[in-house]
Amino acid sequence: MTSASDDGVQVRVVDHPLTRAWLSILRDQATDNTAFRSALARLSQMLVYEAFADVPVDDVDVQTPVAVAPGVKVTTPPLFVPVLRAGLGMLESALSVLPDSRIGFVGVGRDEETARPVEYLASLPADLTGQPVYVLDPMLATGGSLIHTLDLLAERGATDLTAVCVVGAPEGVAALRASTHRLRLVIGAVDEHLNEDAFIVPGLGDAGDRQFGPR
Ligand SMILES: O=P(O)(O)OC[C@H]1O[C@H](OP(=O)(O)OP(=O)(O)O)[C@H](O)[C@@H]1O
Ligand SMILES: O=c1cc[nH]c(=O)[nH]1
Ligand SMILES: [Mg+2]
Repeated sequence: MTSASDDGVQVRVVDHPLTRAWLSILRDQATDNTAFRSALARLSQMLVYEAFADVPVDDVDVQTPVAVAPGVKVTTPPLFVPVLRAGLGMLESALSVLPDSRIGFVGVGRDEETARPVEYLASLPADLTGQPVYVLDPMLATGGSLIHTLDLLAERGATDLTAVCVVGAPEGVAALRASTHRLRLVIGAVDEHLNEDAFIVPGLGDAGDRQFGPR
């Protein structure tokens, strides 16, 4: 399902039996750290693949052992930006789909009292003019961390923005729509709501802790 709207946020929920099956493993509280990382990697590969469904390509001729075949290559390799920590678990999958990409890093952790993002790392190219950017973060809860990341990217001139997430809350999608950013959001599921601790319900818990342990 894809929804475009005047606010400039285009949401694509990737709903496929295999994405639902991997997401079910992520949601299961019995899934341990190792199995969680593995399932996140496999689901991320599918989501990233979908995120590139409309990527611009150039025509190229390819010499096969038999004849010349028409082929394509991606016009501008992307910059992937995993949002630490949890987004790190999506990076290898993204690179497996597009190995000649660039990588930037943003580190934000939510303040446990306020749920507001606290930045501890921004390692990004200074000029992102003309550079397609794909932000990787499994969770979109209040939207604060993603909007903070989009702010950093926009300050550097990025306008071609895509976020790839695993699970979101309607509140996070609404916050994106209320922001000034124009972007595509490719996501595995949009759940019911946030609870009083700003966790996604039913969600999958803390995606960072479930990969790496408590911070
Ligand atoms: O939409 P929001 O309300 O901002 O919440 C989403 C953020 O929360 C999680 O990170 P967290 O702060 O838990 O850091 P971690 O990845 O280091 O665990 C998640 O990976 C997002 O970055
Ligand atoms: O449900 C949530 C909300 C924020 N961050 C997470 O990892 N999970
Ligand atoms: Mg976390």
